[in-house]
Parts: sequence; structure tokens; C-alpha cells
Amino acid sequence: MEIKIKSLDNIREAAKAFLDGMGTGKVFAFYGKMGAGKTTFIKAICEELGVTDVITSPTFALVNEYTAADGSPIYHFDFYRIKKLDEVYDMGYEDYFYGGSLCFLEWPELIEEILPEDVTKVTITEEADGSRKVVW
Ligand SMILES: Nc1ncnc2c1ncn2[C@@H]1O[C@H](COP(=O)(O)OP(=O)(O)OP(=O)(O)O)[C@@H](O)[C@H]1O
Repeated sequence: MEIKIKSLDNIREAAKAFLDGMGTGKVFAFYGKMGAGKTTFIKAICEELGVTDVITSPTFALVNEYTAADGSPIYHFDFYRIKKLDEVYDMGYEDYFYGGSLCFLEWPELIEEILPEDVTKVTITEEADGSRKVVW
């Protein structure tokens, strides 16, 4: 599927469209260059799910946990700074990836070998006009 986000003014609408078309998967790997808009789009999706926690890229903690409006947890990962896969083993990644809760991953290419088989891969690209294309 594909969504175009014209500007930040349209991001909540885009997040809603994504949620409507995201399917039954739980683990979503967001690919895209630095500045493509991964954090911004994940934030919009979480807000659309009723998260009221502060949503920022979990660069230092590796994972942030939020609570959706229905009380379910959402896990937001950023693997940009990992140096060894051991760091991901040590955090008990399997409990997250196979736990049945929503997981949103930034920089999944750094842990490609341990992504679950049923991961949904989402690619965000910045277009020449500054809009973003989201494909999954
Ligand atoms: N859909 C959009 N339309 C316009 N601007 C956007 C959009 N999405 C993100 N931006 C802007 O682009 C910049 C980078 O966004 P963001 O931090 O979400 O990127 P990122 O892919 O998470 O980058 P990084 O990998 O460095 O964390 C921010 O200033 C943000 O406001």
C-alpha cells in the first residue's frame, strides 16, 4: 500500500489511513534515510492510537513504551546507535517482537537478521517537493 503525506498538516490523516491499512501485523520496521520522517510518522500513528505520553525517538534507551487509549502498550525502538547485536539480545528483544504488542522500529536494517518473519516493512521517502511517500 502507499500513502502520500503532503505536509505536516496532513500527517494525522495519513496516520489514520496507515492504521486503516496496516493489516494484522504487530511489528513494523520503518526504513528511510536520516530526516525522512520516521519518528514524525510513528509519533502521529501513536497519537492517533490515543497515546498521551511524550513521543520522542528512543535513541538512548533503544526502546520507549507508550500506552494507547485502550490501555495496550506500544513499543518504539531506534536501533541507530547500536554497535553490536548483543545489545538487542540483552534487552530481551524476543519478548517485544513476539509478545503480541505493537512494535514500531527505526533503523531496522541494523538488526535485519533478527527481525521476525512476519515483520511489516514500511519505507518512507522524502520527495523533491518535501512531501513524504510511505510504502508498505
Ligand atoms: N510528512 C512530513 N512533511 C514535512 N516535514 C516532515 C514530515 N515528516 C517529517 N518532517 C520533518 O523532517 C524532519 C525530520 O523528521 P524525523 O525526525 O521524523 O526524521 P527521521 O526519519 O526520524 O530521522 P532520524 O533517522 O534522523 O531520526 C523534521 O524536521 C520533521 O518535522
